[in-house]
Amino acid sequence: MVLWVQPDDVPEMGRLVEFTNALITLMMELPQESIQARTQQITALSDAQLTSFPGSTENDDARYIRHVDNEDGRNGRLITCTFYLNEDWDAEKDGGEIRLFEPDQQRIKADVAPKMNRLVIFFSDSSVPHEVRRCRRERYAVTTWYINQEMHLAYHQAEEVGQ
Ligand SMILES: O=C(O)CCC(=O)C(=O)O
Ligand SMILES: [Fe+2]
Repeated sequence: MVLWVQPDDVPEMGRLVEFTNALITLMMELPQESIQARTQQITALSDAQLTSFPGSTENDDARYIRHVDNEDGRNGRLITCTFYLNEDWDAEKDGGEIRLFEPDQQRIKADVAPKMNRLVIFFSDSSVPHEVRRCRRERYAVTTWYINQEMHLAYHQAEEVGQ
């Protein structure tokens, strides 16, 4: 289940947005070109996406297959921030890790359990394919994207006229 909210409508989200903004500001000061190339394009923060996955051993809704958030580089998403809300998550028992792949889409870079208060930040482009492994317990997350607003709007307008 996915629910979009404007951070301003949910007062509790203010802290999270402040915190992620502070981290992104720090990232902007890092010397790595790969980071600067993305952060320099940021002009806005997206609405927040609240996502829940059901816990199930067979239902396909209980996982999210490997994908890239900004597959062809056109939708304006630059950096993905996912914050987890699952108390006492035990990945061995509950599954549900976010699995980050190398750009080759095959080699595994990291598996991260969706534990309460954990924030995972990664590039939205094809350098970070990822998936959500099967959840055996209901799993909640809040995801926001730092975006280039112009690209984001142009993309959605093009989508509306069927391009
Ligand atoms: O919930 C997660 O760990 C990641 C979700 C995700 O990949 C997405 O919404 O694009
Ligand atoms: Fe994703």
